[in-house]
Amino acid sequence: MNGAIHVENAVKTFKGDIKAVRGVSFDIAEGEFFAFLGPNGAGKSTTVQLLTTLLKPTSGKLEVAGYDVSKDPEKVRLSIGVALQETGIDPDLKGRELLEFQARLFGFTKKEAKKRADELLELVGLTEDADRLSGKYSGGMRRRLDLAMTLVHQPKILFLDEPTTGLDPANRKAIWREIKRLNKEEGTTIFLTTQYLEEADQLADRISIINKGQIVATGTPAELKRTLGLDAVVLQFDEEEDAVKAQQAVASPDYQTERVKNDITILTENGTSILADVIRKLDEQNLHPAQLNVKPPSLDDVFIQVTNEQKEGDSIE
Ligand SMILES: Nc1ncnc2c1ncn2[C@@H]1O[C@H](COP(=O)(O)OP(=O)(O)OP(=O)(O)O)[C@@H](O)[C@H]1O
Repeated sequence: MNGAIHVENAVKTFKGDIKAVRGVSFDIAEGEFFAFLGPNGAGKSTTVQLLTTLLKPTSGKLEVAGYDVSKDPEKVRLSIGVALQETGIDPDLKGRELLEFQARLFGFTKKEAKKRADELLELVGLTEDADRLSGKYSGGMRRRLDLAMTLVHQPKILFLDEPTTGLDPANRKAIWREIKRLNKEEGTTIFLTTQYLEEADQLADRISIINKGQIVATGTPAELKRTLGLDAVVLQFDEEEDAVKAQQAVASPDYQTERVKNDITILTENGTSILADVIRKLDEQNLHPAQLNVKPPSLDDVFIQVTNEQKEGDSIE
């Protein structure tokens, strides 16, 4: 058993010819932290469900931990931990009971199950609340319990489908710390889907962006920002009239300028390299911005660019 994932031309078509996943291919190495980003309805959850054997692919080859999801679904299930968007926690059981029950399902003896439950409660910071009914837990506590449940059998690969949606910043950071630790210290391969770009930026070794069932960009967060994002040079004027004149003064075929009221934004590959020229042009017209900033691209810019502009079938690798 290994902790890698191999996907080749995966297709999932639902009844009514709904093409949720349209020929997706990617490889995830053992121990890698991989994030899958995409707007609503892009095909993230469907891909997770294919990889976790909850759905059957229409076509394509999907291997998880060295096992084919169609031929060896049982072996795949034993190799993975899955935390889906909806937690399936029974509200009438206590946190500790749920973990012990889960451990028994995986073949632990009563004594082993108790020990494992204690370890996991400690790990996710729920020791003090272990004997409360899980139905009375807060959203953040339920997510932590759900994460602990997925870890009972020490899976090599962890699938986390939007694990922090709806959590407050403190709880979100607590989950981040835990999954980061699992990845770094235990070498667990992580497949994370998220709508929070900051989450992917902070945690992932590599990101794929999916849009309309197809992967439109793949790379490390830094690579994506470097190759797809543009610097923004922002000039702010006290008077709108000056901003109008400034936009004409700095106009160039080399870059794009936009004006919103008193602010001009210049989008360019390398903001600092055009600064001297921009200031000289403004000086010649006796125009002086109140503020001038160069902003490097963010993952948000990349995301918006590839999900809005990427034509179907194009792929940036
Ligand atoms: N069981 C199903 N039957 C029919 N269509 C489905 C089914 N599940 C998903 N779809 C459709 O497949 C497409 C992809 O959905 P999916 O849930 O994979 O997107 P997602 O990227 O996870 O979105 P979100 O961020 O909103 O969770 C959508 O058009 C969705 O309506």
